[in-house]
Amino acid sequence: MESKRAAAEQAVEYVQDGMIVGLGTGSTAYWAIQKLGSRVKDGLGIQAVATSVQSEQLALELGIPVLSLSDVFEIDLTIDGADEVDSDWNLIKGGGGALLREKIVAAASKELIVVVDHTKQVQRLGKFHLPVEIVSFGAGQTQRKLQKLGCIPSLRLHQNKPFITDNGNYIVDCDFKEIKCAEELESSINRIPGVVENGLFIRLASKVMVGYPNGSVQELG
Ligand SMILES: O=C[C@H](O)[C@H](O)[C@H](O)COP(=O)(O)O
Repeated sequence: MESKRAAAEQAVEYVQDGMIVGLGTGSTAYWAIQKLGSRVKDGLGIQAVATSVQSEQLALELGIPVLSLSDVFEIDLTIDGADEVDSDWNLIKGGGGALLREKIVAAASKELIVVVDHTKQVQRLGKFHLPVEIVSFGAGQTQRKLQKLGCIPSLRLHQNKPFITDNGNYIVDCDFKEIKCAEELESSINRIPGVVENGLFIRLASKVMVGYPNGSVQELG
C-alpha cells in the first residue's frame, strides 16, 4: 500500500492550478484522487474527468468537480495505474475492468502519468492475463476468435455471474503467457467483431512513477 500511495502522491505534484485532470481507476489511482481531493480543499482549482463510476463517486465525495469527457476538448494530465509496465512503458491495464474508459481518457490526454508499485515492472508483458472488453452478444464466438490469436481466454465472473463493466459489457481475461509484439496484438484483437477494446496501452504513457515499500519513488521519463 505504501508503494502505491507514494507513487500516486508524487504524480499529483505535477497537477497545476487550472488543469483538467484525468482520474484513473484502481487501488493506486485511489491514492492520487485522495491527494488531489486534499489539494482541492487547500484551494487548488482543477476540474476532472473520471475513468470509472467508482472514481467519479470518490472525486465527488472529496469535492473535486467532475466534467463529462464530451464537454472537454483535451485533458491536460491523467494519472492512472497499470497491471504491468514493460521497459518501453507499454502497459497492460484493465484488472479492475475500466480499460475502455481509461483508454479513451488516455488518448484524450496531453500527458499520462502511470503510477505503479515496483511489482508491476516486467521485461515483457503477458504474465498478467490481458483484459479484453467484449459485447455480450455472441460472447462464446468472440472468445473462440481470441483463442485463435494464441491465448487461453476466460470470461471474468463476479459472484458466479459475468462481470459487467461500466459500459454494460463483459471482460475476457486472456492468458498469452508472453506477449511478443504488443502493438500488432493490440490491433489484431480489436479487429475481432464483438471486441470493444483491449487492455494493451502502447506508447500512451509519458511518465512512469514506480513506488517502493520504503516510500521512495523512481520517476521514469
Ligand atoms: O481497470 C483497472 C485499471 O486498469 C487499473 O488501473 C489497474 O488494474 C491497476 O490497478 P491497481 O492500481 O489497483 O493495481
